[in-house]
Amino acid sequence: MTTDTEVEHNTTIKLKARAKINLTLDVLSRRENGYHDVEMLMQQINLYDNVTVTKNSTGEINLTCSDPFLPVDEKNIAYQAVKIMKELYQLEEGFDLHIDKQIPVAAGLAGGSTDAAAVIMAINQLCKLDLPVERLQEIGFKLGADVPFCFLEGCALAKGLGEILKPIRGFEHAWMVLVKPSFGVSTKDVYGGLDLDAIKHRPETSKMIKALEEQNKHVILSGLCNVLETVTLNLYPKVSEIKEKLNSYGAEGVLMSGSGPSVFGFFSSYERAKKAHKKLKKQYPQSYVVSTYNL
Ligand SMILES: C[C@](O)(CO)[C@H](O)COP(=O)(O)OP(=O)(O)OC[C@H]1O[C@@H](n2ccc(N)nc2=O)[C@H](O)[C@@H]1O
Ligand SMILES: Nc1ncnc2c1ncn2[C@@H]1O[C@H](COP(=O)(O)OP(=O)(O)OP(=O)(O)O)[C@@H](O)[C@H]1O
Repeated sequence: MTTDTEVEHNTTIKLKARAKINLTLDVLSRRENGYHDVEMLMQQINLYDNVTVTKNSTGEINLTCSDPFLPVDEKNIAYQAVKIMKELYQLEEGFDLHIDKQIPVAAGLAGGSTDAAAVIMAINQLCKLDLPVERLQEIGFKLGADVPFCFLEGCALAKGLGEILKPIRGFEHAWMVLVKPSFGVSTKDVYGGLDLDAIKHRPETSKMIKALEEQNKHVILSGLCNVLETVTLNLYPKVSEIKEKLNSYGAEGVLMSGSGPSVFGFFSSYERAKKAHKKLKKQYPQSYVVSTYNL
């Protein structure tokens, strides 16, 4: 995210808060508190919210958002990010935030998480706190499991609850059509609906990391795997329908992202993705042609 920072008069910072997809997602065990140990490959994509953070002297937190359906109070994770920074570092200044929302909501794309990471990063810079990225990730983790990844750029292996991160080589210059159906899903319900003993097909994470290292497209595309798919596909048959459509329009690898319901399909070229997008967009207005993002 750092390379996209735009600073104005030391009081305003504009950031591109990128979405992610999961190239693999494995769930290893359930903890007593209901959370799950995961092993997943997370990949940033060129779909982002524009987040603007301006320091004010009133001490207040003011949030505006282009999406009228999103809360602009404490229910918004970006608002929570400011609050936590103010409390932790006894900040007297306030912050005006604006989120130009481009990432679909409740989509499995870490839309809220990436906004929160952007805000924490902006405050670190505006208030000259000089905190290392590891500390920012630790703070972000208090807000959600996907937040620590959002401070990175590109691709990473995520373990633990998603907070133990190792940057790896990503899937480079890959074009996809990303489709978000009209409904959203609850991440909690999807994890809650997973029967760990019934998982039949798991990702081969090490094999995938090697394939990414070598940019072996064939192995990458055939290695896409998300164990949460079974739960979401069962709850929402529409997601399977989208997967089938993407396949029939020529996608070379299709997978649901995170807990869903967004689905992405990789295409061999921008032109081919565009062609499939033209057809899909008629039925699913929240469809996008995007590429993977790597440094
Ligand atoms: C599905 C993924 O998006 C994959 O990247 C993440 O694992 C979820 O990340 P997230 O939405 O940031 O998750 P949080 O906001 O921390 O948690 C939402 C809910 O997901 C479940 N959850 C989340 C992360 C995790 N490792 N195990 C879980 O069981 C919990 O029930 C929790 O109540
Ligand atoms: N800044 C925000 N952007 C999007 N959603 C937000 C935001 N703040 C709060 N929310 C709420 O959080 C819920 C989850 O939205 P979000 O878009 O973050 O889900 P997601 O993409 O599935 O996230 P993840 O992939 O991390 O599970 C929504 O119901 C929404 O109302």
